[in-house]
Amino acid sequence: MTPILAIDDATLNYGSRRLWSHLDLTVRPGEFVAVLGANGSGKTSLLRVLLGRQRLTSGTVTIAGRPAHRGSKDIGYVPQQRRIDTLTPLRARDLVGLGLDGHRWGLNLPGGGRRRRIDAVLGKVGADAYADRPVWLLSGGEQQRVRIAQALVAEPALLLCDEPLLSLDPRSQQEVTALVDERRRAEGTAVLFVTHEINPVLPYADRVLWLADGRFRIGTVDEVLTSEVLSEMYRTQVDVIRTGDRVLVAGLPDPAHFS
Ligand SMILES: Nc1ncnc2c1ncn2[C@@H]1O[C@H](COP(=O)(O)OP(=O)(O)OP(=O)(O)O)[C@@H](O)[C@H]1O
Repeated sequence: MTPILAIDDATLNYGSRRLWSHLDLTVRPGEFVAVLGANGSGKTSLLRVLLGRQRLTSGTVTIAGRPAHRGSKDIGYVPQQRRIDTLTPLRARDLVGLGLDGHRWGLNLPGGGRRRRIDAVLGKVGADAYADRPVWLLSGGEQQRVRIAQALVAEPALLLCDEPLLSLDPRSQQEVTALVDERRRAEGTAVLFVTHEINPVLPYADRVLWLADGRFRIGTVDEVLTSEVLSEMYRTQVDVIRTGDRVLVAGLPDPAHFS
């Protein structure tokens, strides 16, 4: 199967600081890749590279066979964001519409197609009940569903989610992750899912990319989430403890940010 994303021997430096180097990653349609790592390890920067907003120091990235570039129609993006608290007049359906026509209002697909597309995607993410409500009135979990709908409305082949579980309660985290999983299974959308919440993604992640101190590991959950692998990456003793279907990582230099 042709990969939707191919990262080949990629290195990213900011000045003299190396975020990661010689990164190779190929993602197939429908694959769910969790991107984990401490604060500042370069997860968002990786997404920025894929979005064409950050140049690699060396190496290449192709998306659907073409070099990464700004405004790619192949990518849906859920940026890292907290609650929408301002008194924005936007309704949920308006926010989703921005995923079709950006900030240019009023693009009409023929025959009311625009509205149908928006309604369909709102239905798919289970947000139809609050489609006409102002977004700032929605709960964190509801807002996140709407943001995902916005990222999916143009039917991208690759979905990039940056911390979509941030400040959600455990139940909403579970629901949002399941929603993304449903999409990739139904439509073959490939997913890169940046998160500090390990447990909600465990049931879904086909592979994990773990970034740490300029190093990285890619593999299945069982291959990467081991005491040996993480201890080696962080150059300190890290313990991975499995209890039932949950995993606990102890001893990380940045423990507050993983659960
Ligand atoms: N344009 C830039 N120029 C220089 N340094 C940058 C730039 N963008 C990010 N950085 C730095 O690079 C490091 C990695 O940032 P990045 O946002 O990619 O990390 P992250 O893994 O997503 O972190 P977090 O989990 O906190 O969101 C940080 O220390 C950040 O300050």
